[in-house]
Amino acid sequence: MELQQLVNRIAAEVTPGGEVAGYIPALARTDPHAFGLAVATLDGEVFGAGDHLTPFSIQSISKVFTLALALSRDDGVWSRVGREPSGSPFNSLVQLETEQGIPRNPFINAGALVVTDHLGLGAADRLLGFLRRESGNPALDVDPEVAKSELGHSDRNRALAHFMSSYGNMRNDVDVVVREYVRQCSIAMSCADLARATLFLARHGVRNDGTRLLGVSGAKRVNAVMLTCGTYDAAGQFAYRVGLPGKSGVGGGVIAVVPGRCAICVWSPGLDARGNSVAGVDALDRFTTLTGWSVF
Ligand SMILES: NC(=O)CC[C@H](N)C(=O)O
Repeated sequence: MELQQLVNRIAAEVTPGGEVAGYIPALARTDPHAFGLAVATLDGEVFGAGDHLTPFSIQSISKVFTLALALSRDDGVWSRVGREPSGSPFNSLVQLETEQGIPRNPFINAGALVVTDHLGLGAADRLLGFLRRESGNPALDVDPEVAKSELGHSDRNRALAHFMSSYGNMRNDVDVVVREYVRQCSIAMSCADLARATLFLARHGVRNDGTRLLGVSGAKRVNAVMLTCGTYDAAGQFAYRVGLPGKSGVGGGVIAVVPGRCAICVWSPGLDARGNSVAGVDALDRFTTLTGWSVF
């Protein structure tokens, strides 16, 4: 089946469901019935269906790109954050106390705050520059309404950052790190933008302009951590159903990587209890079942 027919079929078959994230007020106003799907192939061609050109809040999908940017400089971040699944909610504090302020992995909030701190001042601008180049969309930006709303409801993230600071695992001022982190999460992108921006992970580290962001091992590692930790305490279920490295965000987006073939982004704002898009995971399950494209 042609990819265009395939994405059309999946978009026609899935039913958006679940609850829109309510803890960030600006996100709570998103249409729960929206659905978009885009597949970008290695040559940069994009096959899209539904609301694949509608920008949405990337939220925790940003964590993949900040990790890749940190690893493109050096491996030092791994002394400050682990790479084991947490089995806990994405914003949980509990493991930090028994694990000396070292978060389990870079894709839960605590871990992503450490990665942002590691990137240092200007982390969000660096991320924006990278995403504009890779997506080919120079107009990409932070959604100021989401950023303001999220910053006004960031007690939990501040608590995580202060707690890690008490263990010596924050270099910059906590308020500055939380502000940078919130800006990263508040970037608005469409499925088409995100699928193109994720292609470097399908191309074993090579950016859309042919230069390398990561070595082959670096790209393998980011993909591996996505598979084991990208959907928080549902990572096992996601691997079981989809069989691909994937990363979700509470804006309802999910990206997935088929190494050597394509990058996929699906968006539907209705979430399950673990904060993953219900129709998004369903669409990816159908995609790998219909194509047979998985890492297994
Ligand atoms: N899972 C997510 O997408 C969470 C990101 C959100 N910005 C938060 O910090 O809570």
